[in-house]
Amino acid sequence: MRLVETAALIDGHWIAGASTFAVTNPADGTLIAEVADLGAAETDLAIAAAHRAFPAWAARTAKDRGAILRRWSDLILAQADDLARLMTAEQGKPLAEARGEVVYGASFIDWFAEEAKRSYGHTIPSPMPGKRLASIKQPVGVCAAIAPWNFPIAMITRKVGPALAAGCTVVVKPAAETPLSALAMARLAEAAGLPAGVLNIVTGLDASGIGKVLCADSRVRKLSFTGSTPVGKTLYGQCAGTVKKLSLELGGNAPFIVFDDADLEAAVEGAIASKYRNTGQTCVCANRLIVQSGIHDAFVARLTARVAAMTVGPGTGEGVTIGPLINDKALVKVESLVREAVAQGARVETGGARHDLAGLFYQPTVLSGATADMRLFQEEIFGPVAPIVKFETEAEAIALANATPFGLAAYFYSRDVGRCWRVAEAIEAGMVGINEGLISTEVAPFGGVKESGLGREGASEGLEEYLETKYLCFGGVG
Ligand SMILES: NC(=O)C1=CN([C@@H]2O[C@H](COP(=O)(O)OP(=O)(O)OC[C@H]3O[C@@H](n4cnc5c(N)ncnc54)[C@H](OP(=O)(O)O)[C@@H]3O)[C@@H](O)[C@H]2O)C=CC1
Ligand SMILES: O=C(O)CCCC(=O)O
Repeated sequence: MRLVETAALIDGHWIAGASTFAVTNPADGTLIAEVADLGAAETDLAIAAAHRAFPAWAARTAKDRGAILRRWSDLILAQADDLARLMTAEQGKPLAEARGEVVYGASFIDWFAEEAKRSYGHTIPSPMPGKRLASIKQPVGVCAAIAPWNFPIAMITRKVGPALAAGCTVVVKPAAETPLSALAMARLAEAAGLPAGVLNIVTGLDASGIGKVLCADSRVRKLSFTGSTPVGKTLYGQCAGTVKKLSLELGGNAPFIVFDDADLEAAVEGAIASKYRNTGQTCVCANRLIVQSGIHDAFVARLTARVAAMTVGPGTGEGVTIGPLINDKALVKVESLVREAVAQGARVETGGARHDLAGLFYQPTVLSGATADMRLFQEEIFGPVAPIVKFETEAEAIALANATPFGLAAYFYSRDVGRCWRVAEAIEAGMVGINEGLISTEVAPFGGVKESGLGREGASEGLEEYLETKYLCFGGVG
């Protein structure tokens, strides 16, 4: 099946558009494809299509919708190698990680196809004679999904899987850097038998214009966004006019605490997994390594040795674990954060500069002697850089961890069970990895507190986001 699709999908029609934009390979800057550059007018058409398709899709049984979704998931898995190659070409991540994401992405479709069958309401004992009370669950309606480039498949299926399973129809706006994975997924959805208009993909460079239409249109009843905190705040404001339901999965600033009583090898392993996955470009990446003084030097030495041995290169390269950053802006940001930190006294243990390879490659880096006033301690780095700060007491570690407006993921390593409970409860984050650096799975609720966002994705909570609860009061029952 042809997977490289460059037209957008609206109401079952593939729309080439009057103009196109270039999608390039971040590993070498080469042109991969020219993709349809659509805008506000086509977004309006996509909303209209989703609105027309909604009643019939919502009326189907969850089992029926689930059967189509499972066919979609099967097709994705059958094409996993080709999808992974396409993803690596446009996003840059190592091929093994891209393949892992395809499987992870499919898992949301599969899981919600099952879970929607359990959209239970309640019967409620009535406090008044003659009445019977109940609640039922119904799909919220047309949903909009705005997705980022760092997980070009999974961040779409984590929204579209539960939405479609619940009976909603969707308009997706993928990131401009990675539309090809989204369009390939739409091809497979079509092949799985998803009716026209149920899933629409609007590609385009005018993110702000497309976003404004999605937010202002009262037919769109929910918006789900994953991306930067400033854009999330803008969308939050723009949705006020139509009082939409909102899911916002925004930036993080994850602390990764290593206590003296941690298993050193496990902590280093967890830090590598959490920090350097996707070349440090995930919102749940460890952003600040906070290490107790007794284990500090051994941890720094062990982590540095492991990071210095990482292989940097194009994601298709043999043994590559660190690919390019997504674009020049990202590279410049990482460079300036490290430069500033070093000027303020941080020590480069390994890396600390662009890689010799031409293009968007940054050396995997470990910095010791970081302090809480450094910018890279306060902002999401989104690159392969691990700043380490030393601490003395548990209270100090918790205070450092919570000294941020963000609260997405947090991690800590300790073998004291009492401390594990205390710290897990005290940390202000939506997700906590305890002696574990990889926490994401379709069966668990993913999301943040504070300025990291609203709502949860994955798990039964993730389905609930696409359902309304309707209360039914039966009078005159006798
Ligand atoms: N939480 C997370 O997982 C992510 C966090 N980030 C953080 O954000 C930083 C910047 O990344 P960036 O790619 O610029 O993130 P953005 O928030 O700009 O992009 C995410 C998505 O939002 C779209 N978008 C951008 N502006 C608007 C708007 N005004 N209205 C509607 N949609 C909009 C983008 O479209 P388009 O691509 O066309 O601009 C893309 O689809 C990263 O360095 C990282 O710190 C980034 C990505 C994911
Ligand atoms: O960066 C993100 O937005 C999501 C991280 C991917 C995951 O772990 O699910």
